[in-house]
Amino acid sequence: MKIGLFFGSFNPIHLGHLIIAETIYDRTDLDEVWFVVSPQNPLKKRKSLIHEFDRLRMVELAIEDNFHFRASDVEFHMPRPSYTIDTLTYLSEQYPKHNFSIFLGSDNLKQFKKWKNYEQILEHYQVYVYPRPGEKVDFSHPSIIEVDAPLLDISATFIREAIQQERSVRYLLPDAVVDYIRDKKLYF
Ligand SMILES: Nc1ncnc2c1ncn2[C@@H]1O[C@H](COP(=O)(O)OP(=O)(O)OP(=O)(O)O)[C@@H](O)[C@H]1O
Ligand SMILES: O=C(O)c1ccc[n+]([C@@H]2O[C@H](COP(=O)([O-])O)[C@@H](O)[C@H]2O)c1
Repeated sequence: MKIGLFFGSFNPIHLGHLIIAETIYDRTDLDEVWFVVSPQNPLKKRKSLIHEFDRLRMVELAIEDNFHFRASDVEFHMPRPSYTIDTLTYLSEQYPKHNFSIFLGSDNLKQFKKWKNYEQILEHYQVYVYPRPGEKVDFSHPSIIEVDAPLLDISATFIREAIQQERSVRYLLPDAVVDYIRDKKLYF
């Protein structure tokens, strides 16, 4: 099986993430996309980072009608912060018959050389890069594939700020996620 791993804080998951995952899935021969919820990005320290169980639950709600998407809590059981190479190594050992690749937004590619053992990631895994407004890709490598797709000017930061200011976030997130955030009073 060919699995595309979409690592993220998903604080919260938004329609941008879903469009990226569906677009890459559609244009490749991947069998599944796994959304890997990272408890702690090594390069981001945020007060507004809500509990990983809530972020995972929102991912589950967002993808429940898509049979080729799965949510993964694998990093919940691993040391913090969440280093992608460690998770890739663990998953490759756990699932020796699967072939894993990863998805990145171009903002993350910009700082990719700061990632732990990034050369090892490029040596062993294909990296699909989705363009992001204002984040030009100037990193070329045989393992990096740039996806030619519409720019999506939507971010979790914008959504968190909108919620805090009591502005509508309808249509930026799946309805079930909007309801979950409202019911649990998240990001207020
Ligand atoms: N609109 C977007 N276009 C392209 N890539 C995106 C977009 N939104 C998120 N991504 C990518 O999805 C992955 C997970 O992103 P993340 O959960 O941090 O969302 P975010 O919107 O960037 O959050 P925040 O605003 O809190 O930094 C990262 O690789 C990120 O680059
Ligand atoms: O492995 C690293 O050194 C590393 C450095 C920065 C980010 N990452 C991972 O990249 C993913 C995207 O992070 P984020 O916060 O932009 O959603 C998330 O899974 C992080 O753990 C990983």
